[in-house]
Amino acid sequence: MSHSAEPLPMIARRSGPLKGEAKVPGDKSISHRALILGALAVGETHITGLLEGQDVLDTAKAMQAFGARVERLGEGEWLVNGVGVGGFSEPEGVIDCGNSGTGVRLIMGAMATTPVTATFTGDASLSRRPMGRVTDPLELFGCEVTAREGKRLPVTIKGAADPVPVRYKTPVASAQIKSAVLLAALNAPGETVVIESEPTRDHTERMLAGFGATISTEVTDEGQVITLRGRPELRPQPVVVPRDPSSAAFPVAAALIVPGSEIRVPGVSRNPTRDGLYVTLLEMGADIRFENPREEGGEPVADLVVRHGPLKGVTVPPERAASMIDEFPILSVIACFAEGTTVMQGVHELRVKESDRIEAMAVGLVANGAEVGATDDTMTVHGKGGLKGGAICATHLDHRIAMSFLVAGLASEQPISVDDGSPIATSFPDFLPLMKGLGAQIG
Ligand SMILES: O=C(O)C1=C[C@@H](OP(=O)(O)O)[C@@H](O)[C@H](O)C1
Ligand SMILES: C=C(OP(=O)(O)O)C(=O)O
Repeated sequence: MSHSAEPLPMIARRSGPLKGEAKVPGDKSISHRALILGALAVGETHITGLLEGQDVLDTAKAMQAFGARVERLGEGEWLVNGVGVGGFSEPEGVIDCGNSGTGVRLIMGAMATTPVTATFTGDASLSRRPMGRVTDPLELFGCEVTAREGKRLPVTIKGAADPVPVRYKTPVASAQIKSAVLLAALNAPGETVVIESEPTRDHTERMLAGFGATISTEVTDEGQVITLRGRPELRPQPVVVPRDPSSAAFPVAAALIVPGSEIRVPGVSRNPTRDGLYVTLLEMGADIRFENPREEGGEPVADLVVRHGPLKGVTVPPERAASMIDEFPILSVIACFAEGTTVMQGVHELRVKESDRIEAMAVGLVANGAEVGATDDTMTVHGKGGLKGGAICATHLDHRIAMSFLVAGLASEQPISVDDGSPIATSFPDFLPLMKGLGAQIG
């Protein structure tokens, strides 16, 4: 649903030690994929631990519009009755993906090789984001695309009646581009190949293999070469969604910067393609233990035990960017509470997320007394072991910007406010009660 509610201002104040268990929600990337692959499988896919954030609910609604039966059985427990590869029917209305880049881009891929026509819209933030990165490779399969100027939403796609397979090298490191191409390839004959020079999150490949598709990944001089054989019959699999490492980052950061804190975050995905923040935090000297490592639903998970302690600035190399792309806003906050300079390299993609995240964080942190530098592709924070606070920050319809500044306010001298915390519901609907449960002064 597009965002139309009134802005919801929120404030966070310096808090005492945070203690307890933080059960963060299910992984957003895996939740979208479970609904989409469930809709493309023949029969019933049972999902547990699904994130019930607005982004994912919008994808569930879209799958219904394309003809799948999607049913909520209980908290995080969903059943999808799929129509099979190539079985999507033409939706009656416009597909509104709200705030979700993943939702809109993956669904465009999933329908582009089926002979139906669909129009996609989103909220003001999503309507600013580039769609050509996905519609360009989808056109190679034979679909027809019309878009607003600059290849923005609304976008209408007339799916290819006679699709052809594709060989495509992604121009930027993006799991959304890779996944859109792979989902389109499902209903193209023969083999489609996607090449990515930097590896990105691999949930689509893992889940496709789990649903019975023939898919392989080879590491070559060109990068990762992913090959998918088209027209499989996807077989429903139970999907157990692990807790989201990108959402876990917020209580983890809060525990690292609020003196005296010690929290436990159970069952968090430790997929290596998502682990960059945790690698970086260990380099900064963070006290994080990974307990009970195990496999759940085909993904490695562990329980995180996090304690407050001194942190030092580090340089995050560009080749790590993709594995922590959504965590740079909260890392820039943690970096303010470290001693020394943190340099984040290769982060240009942050400029085309729900907001320009380099600009949004730099402006808000400087207003709260931090020393921050930015170029097109880097962000630098000169950490002073603390933050003054006292300012109101603009969130620009961006959940991660809202949560980052609120976490900063828990450890700064003066409170920090955000102009609108409502976007938090897209990925972490229980953020406020969860943080309050740990002892955070937030509301
Ligand atoms: O594939 C996914 O689920 C996602 C991929 C990333 O986007 P890009 O593919 O644009 O890097 C990430 O920022 C987004 O939150 C989720
Ligand atoms: C970038 C994000 O999501 P999306 O691209 O799906 O809107 C995010 O969740 O940080």
